[in-house]
Amino acid sequence: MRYDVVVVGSGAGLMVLEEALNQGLKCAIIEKAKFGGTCLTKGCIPSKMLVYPADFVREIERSNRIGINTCPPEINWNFISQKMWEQINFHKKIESNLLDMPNLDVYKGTGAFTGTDSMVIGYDGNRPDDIVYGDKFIIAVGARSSVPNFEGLDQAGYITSETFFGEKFPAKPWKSLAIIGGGAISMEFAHIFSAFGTKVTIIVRSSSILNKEEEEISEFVTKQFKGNGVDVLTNTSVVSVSKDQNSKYITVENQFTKEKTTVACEEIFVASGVQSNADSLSLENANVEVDEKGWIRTNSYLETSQKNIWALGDINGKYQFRHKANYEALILSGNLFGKEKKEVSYDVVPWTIFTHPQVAHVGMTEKEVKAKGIPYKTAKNYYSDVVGGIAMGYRKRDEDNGFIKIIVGQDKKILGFILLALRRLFCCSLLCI
Ligand SMILES: Cc1cc2nc3c(=O)[nH]c(=O)nc-3n(C[C@H](O)[C@H](O)[C@H](O)COP(=O)(O)OP(=O)(O)OC[C@H]3O[C@@H](n4cnc5c(N)ncnc54)[C@H](O)[C@@H]3O)c2cc1C
Ligand SMILES: NC(=O)c1ccc[n+]([C@@H]2O[C@H](COP(=O)([O-])OP(=O)(O)OC[C@H]3O[C@@H](n4cnc5c(N)ncnc54)[C@H](O)[C@@H]3O)[C@@H](O)[C@H]2O)c1
Repeated sequence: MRYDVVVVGSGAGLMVLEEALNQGLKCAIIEKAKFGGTCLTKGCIPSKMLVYPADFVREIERSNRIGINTCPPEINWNFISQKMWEQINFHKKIESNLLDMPNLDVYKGTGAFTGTDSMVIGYDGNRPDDIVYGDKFIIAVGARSSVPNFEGLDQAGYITSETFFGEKFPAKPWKSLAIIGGGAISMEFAHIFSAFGTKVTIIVRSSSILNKEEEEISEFVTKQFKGNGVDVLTNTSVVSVSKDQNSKYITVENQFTKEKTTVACEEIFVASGVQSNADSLSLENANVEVDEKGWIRTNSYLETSQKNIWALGDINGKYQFRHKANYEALILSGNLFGKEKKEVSYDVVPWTIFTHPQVAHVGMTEKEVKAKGIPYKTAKNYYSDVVGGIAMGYRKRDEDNGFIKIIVGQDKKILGFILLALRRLFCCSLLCI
């Protein structure tokens, strides 16, 4: 079958598909897993269904500061997880809607190029392969967890975000959890499970957690974690992993002292970064270039090295957030089906890490501004300086007195903006700076 447009991957790729269908074009969508992609089925959305109750636990715990005495909250894990699965199950509705669309063929298998305009779709041997031909291919196949090859890890067993939102979803919060990695996933799951009563240990190779943020942000979040009983082991490498009938054990080594210790836990969560899904695509058959890490090279028009193939979202390795993927999908839809061609710009990609407290960021950090030799000034306002914060019981001396920080250049241009706040304070901080 020949199509005008073939979209591979049903996350942000669906946005380009929708626009192609609006143009009356004959389209195909190829998806090997649940429709809706990572964000809906094993990423942003289900994790936030757990983050919100965790935030609530932390807010309840500090309610005495505003004159409300409460009992320790009780977690109804079945209720919380049921609500989460309801959201994940929205993928079924997406799939059935796609199946009903005129001008669209839906392929539930893994796509791999056989030429610059052809793709084979494999179904894991469950049925014969299909071949599709396309004038335009849109690649939006995303990324998956990258699991380091630690001695004994496979035998001991572990979870990743994919298996957590899948076959290894726990029947109740674990008693103890070791998380390997100190990035976004680690921070969010450490917050979720520590709030739900799990003893959490974070193991990270680098000198700090959240190492893409300002040092003071990492220090602040580390202090909050420690205050909530989370162990944060920085500069720490995993040596080996083992298991007996009671526990899993991670032997770790401090990179400076070379001291080895063992972390015992009920479960291990590997959150040490992601790798490209491009390896499933046989890109060599389509002359599509990847970089040294396997991400598809795209230019500012999201064009690949092959003129009829475009790529967007996590697969191009740039700012791996859903809103960035959506932004690229909008630009690409305009370029392919609209009147004028636009370039993408990554100058001001914002992000938020939904840990406790939440960390929001746009632009450069102070360290980056300094390194570039740009003259700048900073301005900072604490929760305890704004009425919203005072109403929430923050005082100057409080360890969790978060802040908003702006880095401004000589021409009064904002170079960087960082917000460290409870959800509720995001808006009032913005109003009061
Ligand atoms: C736990 C977690 C929490 C997150 N939270 C946030 C958040 O709060 N905010 C945020 O902005 N981002 C968040 N992200 C990141 C966000 O999920 C991704 O940036 C986003 O989903 C990328 O979208 P995409 O369309 O590029 O890829 P995806 O959504 O990953 O879609 C790619 C699709 O392609 C399919 N596929 C892969 N290979 C093939 C093939 N060969 N053939 C057919 N189909 C294929 C996959 O099955 C997948 O469905 C989170 C990620 C995780 C893991
Ligand atoms: N709120 C959000 O926007 C959000 C939330 C979750 C995930 N995400 C996205 O999901 C993707 C994956 O998140 P992630 O947290 O896995 O990746 P990440 O790249 O953010 O963090 C990886 C962490 O693992 C550490 N690490 C790497 N190898 C290690 C090792 N061998 N031992 C110990 N530590 C090691 C790194 O130092 C880093 O701290 C990211 O691209 C992120 O943008 C976004």
